[in-house]
Amino acid sequence: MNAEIEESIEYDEDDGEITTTTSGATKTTDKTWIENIEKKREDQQDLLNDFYAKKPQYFIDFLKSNNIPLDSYNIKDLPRFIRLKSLSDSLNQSLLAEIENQLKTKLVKIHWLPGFYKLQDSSVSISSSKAYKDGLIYGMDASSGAAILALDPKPGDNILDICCAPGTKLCMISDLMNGQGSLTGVDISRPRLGICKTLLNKYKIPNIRLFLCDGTAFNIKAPNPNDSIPLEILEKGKELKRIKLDKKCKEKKEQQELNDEDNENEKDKENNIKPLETSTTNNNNNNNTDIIDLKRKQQHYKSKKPLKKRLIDLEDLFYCKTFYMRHSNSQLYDKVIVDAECSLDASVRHLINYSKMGRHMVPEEFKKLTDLQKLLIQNGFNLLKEGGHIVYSTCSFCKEQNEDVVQWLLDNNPNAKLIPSFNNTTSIVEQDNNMSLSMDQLYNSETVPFSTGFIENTYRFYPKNGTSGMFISKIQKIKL
Ligand SMILES: C[S@@+](CC[C@H](N)C(=O)[O-])C[C@H]1O[C@@H](n2cnc3c(N)ncnc32)[C@H](O)[C@@H]1O
Repeated sequence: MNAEIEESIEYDEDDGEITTTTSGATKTTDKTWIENIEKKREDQQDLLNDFYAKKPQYFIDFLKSNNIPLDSYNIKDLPRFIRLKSLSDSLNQSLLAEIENQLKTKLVKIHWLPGFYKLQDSSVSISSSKAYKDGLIYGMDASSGAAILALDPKPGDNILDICCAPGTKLCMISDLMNGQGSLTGVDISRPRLGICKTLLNKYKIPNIRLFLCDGTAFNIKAPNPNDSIPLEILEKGKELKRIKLDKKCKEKKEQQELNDEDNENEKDKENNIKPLETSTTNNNNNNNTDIIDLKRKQQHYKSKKPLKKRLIDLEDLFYCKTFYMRHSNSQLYDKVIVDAECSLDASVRHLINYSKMGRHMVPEEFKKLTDLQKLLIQNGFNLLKEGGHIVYSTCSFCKEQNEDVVQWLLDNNPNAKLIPSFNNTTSIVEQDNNMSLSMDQLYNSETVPFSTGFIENTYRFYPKNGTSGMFISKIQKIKL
């Protein structure tokens, strides 16, 4: 696979998914890849059928070696969902009917996830509808929505999203914060962050900062309530340059001021006025001198040009590995989400693409992902306030990338406590010895349709539960 293809990136506006090739992809030609990403949505269903009909041995091996129930991916069609930007409960029925009309399909309300609807006909286009163009709806999988349900954003929170691009989760978080509080997004990929910025502009997401930065080393504190937040992609290197520039400007300005001062002193000498320093250091209580001092001070301040208001406090952007140590609890984030880079094996769409590319389910190279995931979750936890919580999620069903990463965090941080992500404590999917609930029953239920993970309080959304695949966990930072 050549470098150009490794860089290639495809954003599916309809369901908010970005597909990229990664170094893990093997033995495929440029043509195969391009054909893959250009596949029409209807074709995906055929690919799905084909995939199940063939049941590749590596897929079965993957399920077995990861203790994943063999029926986990059993679905008849690839469900697609939209989220309405304004909350569904207050949504007027005629607008809903209008959106159905534009999408040319019925919308099935997801009762356990406010604002979400499943497209009855999953082959229709979302992005050609007026509602989409007007920014009233966006494509987002219900399992991604479940991760935000676990995060539980509230107005006024300072929230950090490490691994934020392309940013559909940011959109939902922001909606739930109702424009109050702040959002900070971090991602290491420039093209993905570019898409993220476009998306955030389109949906007019307020109070958000985006950082192009390695999430394992990000250490910038939460913004103050008075900070003005530009929707710019801030880059560690560039900001450092800006800081240096800023320092240079400051030095130049100070030098200029010193020169001005010298010139003024010269003028003062000419006018027989004592320089400021002399008058303040001597103990002469002469009233005249005081008045002259006052005049000098007034002149001095008048001559100062007002400083151009900076968009953001550059001091805040200074990069240093131990920066977070210097943050007080109030400067840390109320809630953090780490939607980590992973092998994507939980997503049927990705599996289909992998399969067509001749790529194995979890190549050896993906093992190094777990190291990255541990660093990401640890850094997210470091930046979390005491009493706050972090949501760790992936689109993988590999235990090493999920429960093992969470357990590693718990083992290394005595102040980390795994807590329930959702109100329902038992899985309706697994109740009654896997009683076969229909998809309609799952969507209609108020109960979140998870399967239990391999350790208590971890959650798996298998495709058979009616969503795309996802692992979700929620960890609180407790006071020791
Ligand atoms: C699963 S995607 C995130 C999806 C995103 N949360 C959303 O809802 O749109 C994982 C992201 O992690 C980013 N990533 C990978 N390594 C990273 C790192 N070291 N630091 C920050 N982001 C990283 C990738 O560029 C990718 O955008």
